[in-house]
Order: sequence, then structure tokens, then C-alpha cells
Amino acid sequence: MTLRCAVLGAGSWGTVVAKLMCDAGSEVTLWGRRREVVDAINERHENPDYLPGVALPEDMRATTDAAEALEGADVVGIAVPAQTLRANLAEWAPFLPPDALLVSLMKGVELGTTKRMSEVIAEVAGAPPERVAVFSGPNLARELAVGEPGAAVAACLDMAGAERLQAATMTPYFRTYTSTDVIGVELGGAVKNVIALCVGMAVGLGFGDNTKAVLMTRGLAEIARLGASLGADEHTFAGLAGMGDLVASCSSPLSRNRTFGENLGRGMTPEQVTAVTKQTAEGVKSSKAVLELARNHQVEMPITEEVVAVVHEGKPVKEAGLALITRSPKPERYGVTRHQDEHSP
Ligand SMILES: NC(=O)c1ccc[n+]([C@@H]2O[C@H](COP(=O)([O-])OP(=O)(O)OC[C@H]3O[C@@H](n4cnc5c(N)ncnc54)[C@H](O)[C@@H]3O)[C@@H](O)[C@H]2O)c1
Ligand SMILES: O=P(O)(O)OC[C@H](O)CO
Repeated sequence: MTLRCAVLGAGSWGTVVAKLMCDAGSEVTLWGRRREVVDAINERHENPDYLPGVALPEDMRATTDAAEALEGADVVGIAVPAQTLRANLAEWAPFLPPDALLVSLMKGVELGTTKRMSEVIAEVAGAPPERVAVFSGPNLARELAVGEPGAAVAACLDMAGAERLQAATMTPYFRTYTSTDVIGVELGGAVKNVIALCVGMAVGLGFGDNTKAVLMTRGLAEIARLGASLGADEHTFAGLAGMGDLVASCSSPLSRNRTFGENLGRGMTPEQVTAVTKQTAEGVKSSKAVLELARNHQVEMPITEEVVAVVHEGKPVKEAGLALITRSPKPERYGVTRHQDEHSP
């Protein structure tokens, strides 16, 4: 059966997911805000603003009319900035087909509510959690746009939903794995952006691979600690949506979050970096929401604390680095697994 898919948001990721879905044999309509982008996709099969030079499938349709995009959709992917999701979805809600699987393609946490994107979708769309899925993994848009091999995780509380998303996205160059750990898959993507900001700062300061590896490893421990306290399966963080995504973003100059951090490490102010950043670097705003979520659950996230201090409170990058390296001595811990020293008298 051919699946009908709608993707809402014609930025880099929405466009690439729409392409993946076309390549997987689905019938796809992409919603974009701007008429010129939509026209270029329909007429020239290119998204010149976000993926210049990438040939898009000729059968991919684009529209500025959300109702048209959503009509008869089996799967609805949403790829707008995390902080505008609530307002965007409120406008689209009347047109969502009642049986469609609603998929978050986003990697952020909402400021003010500390809600994950799937929680915002369920709330605004009035959909049960079983109808909401997330799609996440090491997915730098430009690499996938040109058909380089890749993979992601489709997570939904209802395995049938995860399998529907898997069917809509598996291509000869892309593998989708299923999971029912929505919290873990979603947090892995949202919090790795914060760690990538920190790795970028280290790169900007001129530090090498040891420092990057330390931040990625301790970053993963911090992600797993938060995830476990929110009910995620710690094993998820060893997978594509955890370690996989963290490694891709923290290693790649294509990562907007890493690049944002790198510019801070080179001496620019957050305001200056924001002014030159054209695309969405979700970790910048979401870092505050992640830290609030951690504090609400009494979870220690030292790297996130320092990222928030630099990005939002004016702390110099070098001082933040010093604060991390001079923390009090500790045994090495990962997630919330109990360690021998905790059992010792
Ligand atoms: N680009 C990637 O490699 C990638 C990969 C996986 C996940 N993501 C996630 O996908 C989400 C979207 O990121 P992106 O890379 O497509 O960003 P982008 O900056 O490339 O595109 C953002 C899109 O949202 C639109 N937009 C901006 N403000 C809006 C508003 N107020 N209302 C409606 N639309 C608005 C823009 O016009 C654009 O089409 C983010 O959460 C990001 O973390 C991105
Ligand atoms: O460019 P970034 O930092 O938003 O990262 C993009 C994707 O999330 C990588 O998986």
C-alpha cells in the first residue's frame, strides 16, 4: 500500500525527510511558508534556500496551503523550530486527519513548559500518545540529501505506529529502526544539541580530539542520567538516537549547534553568533529548557549548566571550561546504574 505523507516545514530537515519519503515510495506533499521556496520545489525540483544544488524528486509536491498538504495523510512529519511548534500546530490542528500518525522531526524542548516535542504535539492536536511518534538519529541533512547511507530510529508507544513510520522512510540508502522508547529517542536528539554547543566551544578554543571525546562521553552520561530519571530506557542512549547522533553532531562542521559553539569559542558573543546563524540551532534556546527539566528532577547536568551560563548569562567560555575541569573528584558513573562504591559501607 502506498502511504500518503505530509511534511510541514520546508527547511533543511523537512525537505530531506520529504525526499526520503518519496524515495521510500510514498506520495509526499511538503508544506512551506514561503511561496518562492514552494514554487522552486514544484518547478525546478530544488530548495535553493536550504539545499542548493540538491536534486529533489520530480514527484514531490510542495504547497503553502497546510490543509491541502494534510488531506488524506497517513503520516504527518513536523519540522519547524521547536519554539514555534505550539503556535504552528494550533493553526494546522483542524486539518489533521484523525487517524494520521503525527511525527516529530524536531530536536528541542519547549521553553516555559519543559515539554518534549511529542508532548506538545499530543497536547495541541488532542491526540493520544499512541498516535504520536518521533524520528531521530545521526541525520545531518546535507549528507542524506545527496543519498549518503544513513539510519534513524522511529519511536512510538504503539509499535504499529513505529512500523508505519519505518515503512514510510526506508530506502536503499537509509535504514529506519523501530523503538517504543519515545522519551529516550527524543531526549537523545534534544540534549545532544547542547553537548554539541559545548564541543564547538572547545574546538573554537583550539582543543583537539581528547577534549572532544571527554565532552561527548561525559555528555552522554549526562543525557542518560536525565533520560533515566524521566523514564527512558538507558540502553536507548547507546543507540542511533543517543550516541550515534551525539557523535555525528559533535564531530561534524555541518552541525549548526557545533558551529554556533565554535564561533563562541573563537571569541564572538552569543548575540554576534545569533546574527550570523541563518538556520535553526535548537540547542541555543532548548539548553535553558533542558536545564530547567534537569533541575525539576534533581538531575545534575554540569555541561548543560555551563552551556547555559555561556549562551544566556554572559559567562566567558574559558571560565566555563575551567569550571568543568576543576569539578570535585568523583568515581566515573554512567546514567543511574548503581555502582559498587554506592553499596560500600
Ligand atoms: N537540519 C538537520 O540536519 C536536522 C536533522 C534532524 C533534525 N533536525 C531538526 O529539525 C527541526 C527543523 O530544523 P531545520 O534543520 O529544518 O531548520 P531550518 O532552519 O533549516 O528550517 C526551519 C524551517 O522552519 C521555518 N520556520 C521558521 N520560523 C517559523 C515559524 N515561526 N513558523 C513556521 N515555520 C517557521 C523556516 O521557514 C524553515 O522552513 C529542528 O528541530 C532541528 O533540530 C534538523
Ligand atoms: O545541525 P544540527 O546541529 O542541528 O544537527 C543536525 C542533526 O540533528 C544531526 O543529527
